[in-house]
Amino acid sequence: MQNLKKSSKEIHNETIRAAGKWKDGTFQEIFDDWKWILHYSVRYRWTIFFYTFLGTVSTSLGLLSSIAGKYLIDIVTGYQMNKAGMIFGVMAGSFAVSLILNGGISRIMVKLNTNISNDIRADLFEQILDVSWLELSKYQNGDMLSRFNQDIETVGSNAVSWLPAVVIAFYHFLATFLVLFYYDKVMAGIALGSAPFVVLMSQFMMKKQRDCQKKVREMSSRMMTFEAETFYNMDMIKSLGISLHCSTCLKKLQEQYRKITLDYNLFSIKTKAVLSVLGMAVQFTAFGYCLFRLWTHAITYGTMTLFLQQRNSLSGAFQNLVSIIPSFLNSSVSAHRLRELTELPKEIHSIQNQKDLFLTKGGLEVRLENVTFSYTKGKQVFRESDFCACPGEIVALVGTSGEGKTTLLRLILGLIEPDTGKAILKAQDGTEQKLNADTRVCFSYVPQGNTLLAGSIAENLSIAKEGAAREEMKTALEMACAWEFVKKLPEGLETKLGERGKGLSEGQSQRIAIARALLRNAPVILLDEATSALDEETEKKLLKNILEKAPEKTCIVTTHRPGVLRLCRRVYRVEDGKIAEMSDLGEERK
Ligand SMILES: Nc1ncnc2c1ncn2[C@@H]1O[C@H](COP(=O)(O)OP(=O)(O)OP(=O)(O)O)[C@@H](O)[C@H]1O
Repeated sequence: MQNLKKSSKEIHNETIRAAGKWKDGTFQEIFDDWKWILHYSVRYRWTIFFYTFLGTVSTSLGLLSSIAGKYLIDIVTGYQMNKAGMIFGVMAGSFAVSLILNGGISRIMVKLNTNISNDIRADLFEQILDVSWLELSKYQNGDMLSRFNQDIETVGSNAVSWLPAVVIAFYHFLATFLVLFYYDKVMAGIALGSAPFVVLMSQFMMKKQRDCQKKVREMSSRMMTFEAETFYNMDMIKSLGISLHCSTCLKKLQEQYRKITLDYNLFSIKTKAVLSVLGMAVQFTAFGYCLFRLWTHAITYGTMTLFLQQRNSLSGAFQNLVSIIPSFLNSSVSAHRLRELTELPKEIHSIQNQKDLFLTKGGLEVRLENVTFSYTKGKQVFRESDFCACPGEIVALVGTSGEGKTTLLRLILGLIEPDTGKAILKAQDGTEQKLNADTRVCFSYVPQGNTLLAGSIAENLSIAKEGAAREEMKTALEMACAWEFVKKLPEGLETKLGERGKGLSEGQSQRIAIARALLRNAPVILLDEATSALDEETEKKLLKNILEKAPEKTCIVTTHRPGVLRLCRRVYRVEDGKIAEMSDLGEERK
């Protein structure tokens, strides 16, 4: 009675523990992750089905070959001599067919892997481009790259292989078991001996493995972020003489990565050792049983060979089934990291066709009314502020560093949304449109920093206008005061640039970037410190060009240069959370 009570209590505790696993969300997470993976696999269901079919045929041929082997041994040891030719034919035939099948299986696998990885990559790329700017800015580039490469590869390969692997391993397991069962039921029972232990072990391994794999992935992201940042900032690293410090940092990260990987490896070794001991025990029992049956003349040498071979095969099939679990969990961890990106909030789009706004005659007015904005709760960058820039005007934004000039441009571009207030584009016919992702077609924006890409000057320009004629490029370069130096380059527009305009000076790169924006020919131009590396004369000439050659454009510039302010119709100072129009510009324009 006492025992009975104890065991029912144990059962109760077990149930609570199992429920806890569901409650802590691990299984639900794995389920959702795999649901996401499978919606990609489903696209190739017929190919996967065919692949699985070929796999089962190949497994059957292996079995057939083993059975033929039994008969061959029986023939050699003096039994059934009359079947020698047929048995040899079966063995040679199954070998040849297996060879061809395995080639086909490998080819289908590579095609499926590549297709699914490409599908995921393309989908994710498109979705990321539409994610809200603020949400995306929370992720490091290295982390993104790690997810985009390693995680997609992991998911891509397992999305195809997992289901066929389970079906083939299960089929292999069942077919082998049935062959053994046909010849000797006791032998089949012995061969299956280790199964319950293996199932128990795999349950225990599941959570631990998932946790380990999560840590490995996070660490890999951190390393990639560090490496990407180092390569990106090579000039700064060299000039500060901190190469040694960077190498030490990398070694520290590598050490952490090594520790996590080795911990996981130790755990795997321990679990594998337990499984091997179990396998060995079953192996010896099966061997003893076979010898006993042979000694009592209950079986032939051929049947004994078949038994031992099939026992190995059965345990192999079972191990295969169990070893699918780590890759299954690994994919779920990767899928989870990718799903996180797909679930990020998207940009806001408006239903109206923004192209109409782009084409309206007479230019566009940018207007912010009573706008309040904060990146983080309780830290307002702007409160109840107004701003206006009209066609034909150059409007300047001034203010000390960190007050919010770039943030104002982000609001105008619809990259971020005001918490309260109104941010609109207004056409000359009075049409108003709330600023959002779609109104961005109306802007030519030149951000801070070097934004040129690797490729020729012409390629850089044509990003803004596909198929732009050489003459259009020349006009844009002239307006940006860049044609003078571009025409002197030996290869002119075809001059190849490195990443971030490597090969040009900072000021030259800025002018190419401005020409690119002008080529887009949008109604509103936004220049964020885009002329900071130019001398004052060139800067003024450039702005005058815009005023003269594009009189309907609205131009908003952030600058610290008093000289430029003389060309501006209006100047706004961003200070203490307010955007205030300056009435007395005497001081600023000095
Ligand atoms: N992505 C962001 N998340 C949170 N806070 C931000 C973010 N970007 C900027 N900020 C904060 O918003 C404030 C305004 O930054 P902003 O870049 O607009 O200043 P700025 O006037 O353009 O400065 P600078 O003249 O140096 O370019 C700063 O206090 C900054 O720390």
